[in-house]
Amino acid sequence: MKIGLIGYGNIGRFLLQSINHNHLIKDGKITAISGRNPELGQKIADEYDAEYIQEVNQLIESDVDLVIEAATVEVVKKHAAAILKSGKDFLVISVGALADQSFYEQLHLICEKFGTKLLLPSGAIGGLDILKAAKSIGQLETVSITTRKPPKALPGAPLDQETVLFSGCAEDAIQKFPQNINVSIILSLAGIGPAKTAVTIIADPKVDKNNHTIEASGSFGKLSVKVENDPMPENPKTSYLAVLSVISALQSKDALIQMG
Ligand SMILES: NC(=O)C1=CN([C@@H]2O[C@H](COP(=O)(O)OP(=O)(O)OC[C@H]3O[C@@H](n4cnc5c(N)ncnc54)[C@H](OP(=O)(O)O)[C@@H]3O)[C@@H](O)[C@H]2O)C=CC1
Ligand SMILES: O=C([O-])CC(=O)C(=O)O
Repeated sequence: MKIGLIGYGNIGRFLLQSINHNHLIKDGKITAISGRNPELGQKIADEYDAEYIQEVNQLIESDVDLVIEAATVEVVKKHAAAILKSGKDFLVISVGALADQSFYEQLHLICEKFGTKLLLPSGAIGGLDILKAAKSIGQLETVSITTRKPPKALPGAPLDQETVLFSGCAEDAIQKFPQNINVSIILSLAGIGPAKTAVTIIADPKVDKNNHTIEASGSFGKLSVKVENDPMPENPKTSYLAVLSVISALQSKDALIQMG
């Protein structure tokens, strides 16, 4: 399987190391990388025996079978439709891009028409299997996520005191914190949607992990799950589990939510 990668920041580089140097994906190799810094892109491409392709449009025209996005919500919004129409599967880590229901449905239709898959790994959280089962024929009534991170992992957080930075729905949370609360959108997609999923974001100088607590209730009973994530060494905003969930999705070429 030839893989194209958009973004060679923290997650992108970890994937290059895991896939191209440590061979963690059977028969998989990142053969092309795309990003907006050509000098760095060429250096990283050389290091990992890949081709540097500056424009995503050219990556789409290349012979890769699967494209991984490890960049931003905006990159997904801009390129997802073209990637899926080109016959390539697309694995998205900035799942916040799918908060817009009409965009999500549009991609679903493209996947059906072109026989492609949109792979959405569970990212820095878990428990999505329970939500999916709970709503299959039963009633899933409430779903919430409380995210508690060190101030340095959240923009605009005071460094010295616990502060609630956001309280509202996932739809609004991802607009305000596009780099920090993608987890609320994968949770919404598995559960009751971004307008009904409640989100609280707390900056807490007393914690050194990225904590996510998910609670849900419905005809199945109640769910409570807390994950205390170690951050990635080079980007405290991002939990290590997020990149592990990408590796896991690639290993099974599957994901908890899969369209097409
Ligand atoms: N689903 C989940 O649970 C999680 C999702 N995430 C999301 O994953 C994404 C990647 O995270 P991470 O690797 O830690 O972030 P980094 O900031 O370390 O890396 C992001 C990379 O994307 C690049 N980039 C930005 N804009 C563009 C563009 N227009 N075209 C191409 N490349 C671009 C950046 O390059 P440049 O240097 O040029 O800016 C950078 O190399 C983020 O959106 C993050 O919010 C993170 C954690 C959990
Ligand atoms: O890595 C995390 O803990 C969560 C995160 O940044 C996101 O969902 O965008």
